[in-house]
Amino acid sequence: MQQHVLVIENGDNNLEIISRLVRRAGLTPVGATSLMEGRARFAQNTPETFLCAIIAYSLPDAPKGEAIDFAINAYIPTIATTESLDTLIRDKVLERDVVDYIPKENAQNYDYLIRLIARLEKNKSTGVVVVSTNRVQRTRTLSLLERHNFVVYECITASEAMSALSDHKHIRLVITDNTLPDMSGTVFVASLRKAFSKEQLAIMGIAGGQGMLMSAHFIKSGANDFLRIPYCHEEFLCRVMQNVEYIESVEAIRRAANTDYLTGLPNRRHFFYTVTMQHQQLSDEHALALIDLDFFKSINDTHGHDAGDAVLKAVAALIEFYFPDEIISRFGGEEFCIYLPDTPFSEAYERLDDFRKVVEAEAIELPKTTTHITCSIGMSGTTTQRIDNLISDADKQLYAAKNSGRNKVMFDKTAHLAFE
Ligand SMILES: Nc1nc2c(ncn2[C@@H]2O[C@H](COP(=O)(O)OP(=O)(O)OP(=O)(O)O)[C@@H](O)[C@H]2O)c(=O)[nH]1
Repeated sequence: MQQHVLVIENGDNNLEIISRLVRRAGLTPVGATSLMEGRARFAQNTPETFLCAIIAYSLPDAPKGEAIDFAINAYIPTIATTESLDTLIRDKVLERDVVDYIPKENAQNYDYLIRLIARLEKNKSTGVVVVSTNRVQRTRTLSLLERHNFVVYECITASEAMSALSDHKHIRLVITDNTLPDMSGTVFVASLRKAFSKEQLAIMGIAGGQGMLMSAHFIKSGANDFLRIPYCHEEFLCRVMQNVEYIESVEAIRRAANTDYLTGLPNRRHFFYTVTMQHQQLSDEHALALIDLDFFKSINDTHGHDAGDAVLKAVAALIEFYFPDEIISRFGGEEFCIYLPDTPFSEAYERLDDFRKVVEAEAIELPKTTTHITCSIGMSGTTTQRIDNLISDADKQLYAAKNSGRNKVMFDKTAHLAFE
């Protein structure tokens, strides 16, 4: 796990500020205030533990970016810092293969620095597709992305890009030129939008020439963003970061809206969405189970609410383990639901009864002790194709299981005689 950041800054004050930001990003700074000290600190650590380096352009013993060269030659992704936005120094910095450079001018620049270092770790699992027939342009774009640790896919045609997208689920951004051999960039964008919404996949159009309409054309075809070639290094990286962060924020919101906060299982809302989207036509051979923990209130009363939470998490983990291919959910409180598609009722019954025995046998670890719990299960199945009927039928059976002694699986015997 890479988690060190080599920080070589001009003076103790700057070093302290940058080190604090690095710690806020959850990483460990290895600090120095001169190139000589930086070399020594670097030599004391394993090179692979460095996620990146943040290096001042000008240091007392390295006035012209020599410390930046040192870090780049040691194969560490390097972010350069400068005292101010000076175009001459900027050009000197960008002649080198730096990840980015930050003028230490205002708080927003420091905020950008934190986002940038957090991204360097996340980018290792974020895919970006670059589609262009222009080799020089494509290579330049890929090199900038690689410096940011993105996993990059180089494509010349739209169809190559389509297959990269279907093979690699971690792709979050497509950067496409307008002139492609098999279709125009804007037609490609429009066809991508049939498969991926703007919230699932970001698309940036790029095009050269003087035509002012190309950006509008790309955006009307479904692109999230557009950049004119030749683009400036910094603008390109800021836009890439913004587009990828947008997709990730939507994913995070969607995950939070669909997940039960305590157990991490899908919630009731997501359960209905998944069942109805994936199984618009429910099959004849299917089953649904409502699982309710027995006398759960007494766990809370005896061991406290945290212990109750621990029991819910333990049972949720068992459900995930024993029903990895089924649609599972925490319905609320101490009630869980499992939908078993394409499963004969007798097989579903056996699996659920085995699960009931697993729960009964499980010693659940609490902070100061272990405890045991049982569950009651109501099942429904083949008699109906409607999810709301399946749930109300299972609920009646669950009620019956609770009223006839608990710790059992019940189903409507008149409806499932063959299996009885
Ligand atoms: N710790 C904890 N308790 C919860 C949570 N959600 C619901 N509960 C508690 O679960 C308990 C459910 O109690 P009851 O409905 O009486 O059910 P029970 O004690 O399991 O009894 P039976 O279902 O009849 O076997 C209530 O005390 C709720 O406060 C939660 O997220 N965490």
